[in-house]
Amino acid sequence: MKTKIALQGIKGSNHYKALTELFNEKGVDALECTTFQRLISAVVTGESEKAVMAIENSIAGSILPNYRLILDHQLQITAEYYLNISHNLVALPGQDLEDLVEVKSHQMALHQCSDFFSNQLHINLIEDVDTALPAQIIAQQQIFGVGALVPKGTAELFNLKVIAEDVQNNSLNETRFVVIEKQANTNPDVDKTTIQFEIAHESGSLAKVLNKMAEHELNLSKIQSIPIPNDIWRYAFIVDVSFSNPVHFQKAFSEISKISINPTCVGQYKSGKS
Ligand SMILES: O=C(O)C(=O)C[C@]1(C(=O)O)C=C[C@@H](O)C=C1
Repeated sequence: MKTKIALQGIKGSNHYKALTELFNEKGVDALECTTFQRLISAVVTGESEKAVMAIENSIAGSILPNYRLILDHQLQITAEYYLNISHNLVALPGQDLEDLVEVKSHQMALHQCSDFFSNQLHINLIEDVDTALPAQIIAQQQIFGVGALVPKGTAELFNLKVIAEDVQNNSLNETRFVVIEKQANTNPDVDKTTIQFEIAHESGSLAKVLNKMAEHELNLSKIQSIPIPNDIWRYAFIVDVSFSNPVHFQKAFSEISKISINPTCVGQYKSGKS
């Protein structure tokens, strides 16, 4: 039986690429969702067993609403995957850059290509649900004057022309995807974890938590603050740490739990390769 996995976007999107590189495509029944909220609901209701969701990009930064969705629904990160992202500007054949008046793509993709478009003031940038859907619609409805920003290979999928290749601000462009599930990863072969905690509004309280991590040899790779919606101007912290021995993490987490508020383990997993 195939595993049902939710993704944001359709075949030809970066999410689809990440999904097929993480899992064997033949064993997967992909549930294409138009929003991240829909993807999370699919996991919460059991409609899909897992979801693949972008969480941050090396140029455009963290997708904070996605952290909030994971936390609010008490879901777990069970894997991570770094995907190299390149964006090609595509449109119906027979057109060049000067023929385009609009380019449609995912908000994060448009951010990643801001330098290129700052020199193309005749083009209006329009946010869409993902990178592939506007390309599919342009092809199906034969829409001239409108382009899409898509991953490599997607132009061929929809018989579109590549007008400009690799238009992202930096050639080193990666998106970190996470796999989301209801249950925590029970595989003992883990070396990374994501935790969330709040702290008292007192001098040194964050430093005390970070010191505990250092004492137990945890290697911090990311710290992200995120607003607490019903507590105005207060923040929770989301921290990614890697470790060589899970016991180090367990000891650190138990000590951090005593000096922080609402400490939660948001997932344990094997660190992905960037
Ligand atoms: O639209 C896509 O292709 C997606 O998979 C979405 C998404 C994102 O959510 O960040 C994924 C990777 C890229 O960073 C740009 C867009």
